[in-house]
Amino acid sequence: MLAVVPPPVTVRVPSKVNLHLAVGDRRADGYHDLATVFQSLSLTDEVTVAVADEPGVEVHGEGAGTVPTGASNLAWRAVEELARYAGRDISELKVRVVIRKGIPVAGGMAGGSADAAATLVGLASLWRLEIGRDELAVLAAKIGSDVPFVLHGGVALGTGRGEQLVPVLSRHTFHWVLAFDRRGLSTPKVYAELDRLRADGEPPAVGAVEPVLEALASGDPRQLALLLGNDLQPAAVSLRPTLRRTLRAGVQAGALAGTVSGSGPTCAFLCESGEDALRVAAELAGAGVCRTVRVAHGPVPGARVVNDESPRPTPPEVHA
Ligand SMILES: C[C@@](CO)(OP(=O)(O)O)[C@H](O)COP(=O)(O)OP(=O)(O)OC[C@H]1O[C@@H](n2ccc(N)nc2=O)[C@H](O)[C@@H]1O
Ligand SMILES: Nc1ncnc2c1ncn2[C@@H]1O[C@H](COP(=O)(O)OP(=O)(O)O)[C@@H](O)[C@H]1O
Repeated sequence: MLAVVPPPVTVRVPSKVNLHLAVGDRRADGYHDLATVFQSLSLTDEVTVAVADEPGVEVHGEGAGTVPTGASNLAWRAVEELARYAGRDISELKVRVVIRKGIPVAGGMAGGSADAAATLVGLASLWRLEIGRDELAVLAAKIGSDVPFVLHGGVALGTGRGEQLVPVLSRHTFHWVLAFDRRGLSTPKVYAELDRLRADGEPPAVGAVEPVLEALASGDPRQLALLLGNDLQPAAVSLRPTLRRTLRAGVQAGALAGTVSGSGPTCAFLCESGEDALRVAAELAGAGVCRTVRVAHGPVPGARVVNDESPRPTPPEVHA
């Protein structure tokens, strides 16, 4: 008798920007305690998981050539975590993961984490596992600090390594322009650079998180713009000094404010409206300070199955 092969499952997953990122001292385990406010963005990756005789990972799209396709791909780490949970033999996994990247690689927007979160959701559906979002979040945290947030989506306050989440009330759709840099930045190197800057002096640090939460509840982008802050920004700028010019150019182009996204080097510019974001994107693209400019909005939902094959919302892209 022929076994019935389940159809492939496709999952869309958001990127993130840290609206507020307060970094504590380096802990004994090498991580830093964080207090961060994440917002998910409409710049997405899509991941399809399928039963296949040839297991592995395929990567297409934005920066695909620089992404590992072997066991170190975060999506494959997710396959292995879920297989362990389900009691499946890791050496016998007949799963193919196809990633279509829209999120820049090593860009500070949680692209690899997004693919891991999408793989957890897709494979749980493909294998018809009885597993809730809370259990998926536990597996997500084992793969990386940012994975639980992109699984969850929306807006959340992250503490611990960034993996402990509390949802945050947010009343507005916020509009962003994203400036991709020509090369990525390594997250551990940026944290290490912050440690070095702190050993040598006192790099600027963000204020309290409460006003950011109030601005999100009010839904006023002007109020939020005044409060964007990232302790990793001085470290990212120290490693990539051209980011100073990019940050200036976004504000000169009409954004309310700009910030380095997470560990960078992507710069995220908050705009008053969707129309403003398109104007700022066009002007920033002409300034020649970055590789590519995109517009995006947030918050959006976390990783979710999109098997209906509804057309993918492709954000306008402007090449610099
Ligand atoms: C900086 C942030 C801000 O949201 O995002 P990205 O810019 O990478 O997207 C995150 O903290 C990145 O999270 P993620 O990329 O999942 O990092 P992980 O894989 O867990 O850790 C990679 C390395 O980053 C450093 N790390 C990460 C998280 C943390 N709270 N403290 C750290 O010091 C450690 O050196 C760790 O070995
Ligand atoms: N699926 C994946 N997509 C992107 N990068 C991945 C993936 N799996 C592993 N990586 C590795 O993780 C590193 C960080 O990637 P990424 O998550 O995109 O950046 P960031 O941590 O800045 O948000 C990359 O340099 C890449 O080598």
